[in-house]
Amino acid sequence: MTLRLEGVSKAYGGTEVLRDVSLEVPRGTRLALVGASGSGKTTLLRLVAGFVDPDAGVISLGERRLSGDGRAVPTHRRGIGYVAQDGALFPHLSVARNIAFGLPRGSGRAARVRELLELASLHPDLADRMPHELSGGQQQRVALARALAQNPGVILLDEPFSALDTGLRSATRDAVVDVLERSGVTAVLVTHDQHEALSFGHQVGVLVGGRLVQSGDPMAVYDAPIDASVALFLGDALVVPARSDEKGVECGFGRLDVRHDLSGGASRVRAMVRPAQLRVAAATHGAAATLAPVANGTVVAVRPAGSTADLRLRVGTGEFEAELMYRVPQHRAAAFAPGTAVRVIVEGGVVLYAASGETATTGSVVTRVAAAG
Ligand SMILES: Nc1ncnc2c1ncn2[C@@H]1O[C@H](COP(=O)(O)OP(=O)(O)OP(=O)(O)O)[C@@H](O)[C@H]1O
Repeated sequence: MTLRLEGVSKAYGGTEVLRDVSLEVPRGTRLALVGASGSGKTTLLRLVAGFVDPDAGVISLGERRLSGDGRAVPTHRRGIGYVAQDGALFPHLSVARNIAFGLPRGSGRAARVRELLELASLHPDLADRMPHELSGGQQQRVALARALAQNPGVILLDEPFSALDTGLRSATRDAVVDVLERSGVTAVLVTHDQHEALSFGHQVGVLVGGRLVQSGDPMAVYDAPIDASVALFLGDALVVPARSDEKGVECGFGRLDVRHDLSGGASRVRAMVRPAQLRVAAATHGAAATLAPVANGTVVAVRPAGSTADLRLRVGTGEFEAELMYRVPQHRAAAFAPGTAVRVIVEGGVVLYAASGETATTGSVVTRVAAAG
């Protein structure tokens, strides 16, 4: 079913935790809500689940109003499935009984449990295991199967992968997305992991200080974040000082194309570049001659890190001087000793922001960069 929030606000003890949040998750689609710790993500899920009531605004599921205008449908009548961070399985019940919990007694119960095990890609032999006999990833899939058992109108997933280690985490995430896709249920995931948020579904929403500052198609939001802080939140980015005029934009990388101009027409701007847009070669390398147009730079430092090495590069001069990190495979690092002259190009144009009113960069500082190859 379609989940809708209109103008939802919530405060605790006078402190506003969510402010005027409106969003829509169309039936059968998935929304990932991402935000820093304390931005209000869990509170939003708790409002939808009915664990707490909003101070203002309306929450509805399909045609039903769940809260707003003094109404509050109790949690157990909302038709909502909730998967918590640790799965919250009943430790004293087997997998089958966890999944069947809440299903009406009767002949169809066992068949439904088998169906849900299959849906969650869990082997039927796991049905009689106890939760502590499962891996973390399996536990999360049981929790999902349990949440799906009653055909909820929407599934809420509150950082369900955060307790899993890296390998299991991505495998479980893929399995869960697959289950959600096949069951066709509307879903909302809360996460602070950018990769998870961008790969989960049809929409990503970014919460900053209780406000939904941007939402939409994940690639569109990644491509044109509304400001530098959202850009940095969704992935590695270089944000460098730049000047914009009718001829284009100039920064430490030289004159560049503009992909999205979100500067409001300012002349002093900042240009945002994703590391994957960069190509770097030592100036003496044959390939450097094919890089055009180029910016000249210098290797300032090299930091080996296992199979890769992080190069600290300086490009541009004066007001446009910028430092950036660029990651190369370890076996290529020898060509980039400190002091080496390099050529850098930026492919695909930049996103422009006004220089004032934002905090992500000052002068030549460039943050959180990790480029591949
Ligand atoms: N029951 C409560 N009483 C008082 N303050 C609360 C309560 N629940 C949450 N808060 C506050 O509301 C703010 C948002 O909390 P919330 O848990 O929604 O954030 P979050 O984005 O989910 O954070 P995290 O990623 O750390 O889980 C925090 O400042 C938190 O301290």
